[in-house]
Amino acid sequence: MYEGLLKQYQEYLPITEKTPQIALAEGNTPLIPLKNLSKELGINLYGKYEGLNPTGSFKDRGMVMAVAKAVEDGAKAIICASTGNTSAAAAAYATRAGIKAYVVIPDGKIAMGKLAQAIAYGADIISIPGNFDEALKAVRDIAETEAVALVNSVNPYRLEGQKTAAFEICEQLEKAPDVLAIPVGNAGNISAYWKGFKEWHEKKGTDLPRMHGFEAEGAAAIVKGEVIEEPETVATAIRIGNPASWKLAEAARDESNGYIDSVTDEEILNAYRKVAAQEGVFVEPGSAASLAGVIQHVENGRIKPGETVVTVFTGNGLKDPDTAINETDIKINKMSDLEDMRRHLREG
Ligand SMILES: Cc1ncc(COP(=O)(O)O)c(/C=C/C(=O)C(=O)O)c1O
Repeated sequence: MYEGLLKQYQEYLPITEKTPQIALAEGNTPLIPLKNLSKELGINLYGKYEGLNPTGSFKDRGMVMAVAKAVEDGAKAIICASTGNTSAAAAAYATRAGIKAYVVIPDGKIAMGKLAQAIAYGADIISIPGNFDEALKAVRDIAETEAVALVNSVNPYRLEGQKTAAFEICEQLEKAPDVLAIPVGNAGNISAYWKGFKEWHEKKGTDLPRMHGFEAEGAAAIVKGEVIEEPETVATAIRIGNPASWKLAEAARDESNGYIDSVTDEEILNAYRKVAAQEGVFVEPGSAASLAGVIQHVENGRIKPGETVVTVFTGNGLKDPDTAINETDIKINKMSDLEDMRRHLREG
């Protein structure tokens, strides 16, 4: 039976005989061939559906490693700032490990599905009037002086856990893709994937993909080369104006001859609707930034016809039901009554 990442990739992770084997069967997520979008875009496109992790986002990969190492080091509590998914994963794995989770979130800018999880898993939660970047500063200050382990992606164990997604993609494709497309918020995930692809290249001889990262236009610090003081985007997961792994992300872009570009909210919502309506895959808006970027890069030639592209869907669409209901043009009760539905069916 598949147990989880600490077991599955033990030899590639910083695991000692003292590391507790915590697990929620995280990882092992599907790589879904996107046949309709592949035809439309003229590429060989797959979606790495990280929304099927136990708490519904890729964060579980890094959190299982970071929490296990925190417990190994004697921590009785962990702390994080979050736009939502980090807090859900931190709370779940803290519970799994029998320790406390403390979470700081930006007031009013968190999708309800994520907040519901952190509450249900039993985290102690504080929301601050500022944005994610201010929340991250606050928890870093606290972790400096208090007996609590910081588990944001500045914690290297997070990137160790998250690199396993690159291993899985190479195993599933039986090669590395030409392009890996990924949303960029705090920039830990693009950095972790690149680390994973390089390790698999050294250990298994696979090629190295180009890394194509995508920020939301209203939060595009790396693209603009400056901190965005007031980041704004419908994709609240990546509403981050001062990425903690900025330099690592630029290294991933440059070493892989890739790109870090931005996508507008309109491009994000278009991709969000397309992948659900055309492929039956429901992702949260922040996750659709990667597909929005693939569409943009096919149009401007940065992705070539026929290339094999993996686009990372970092979170499940169920996390943020409000956007689905308010932003898609599929209105409920489009038909007036059951007779009307019967008529539609007859008319085909
Ligand atoms: C669905 C989803 N997609 C992409 C990202 C960006 O990843 P990074 O570039 O590694 O930050 C996030 C990040 C969320 C948080 O940072 C948090 O939860 O605090 C996310 O939840």
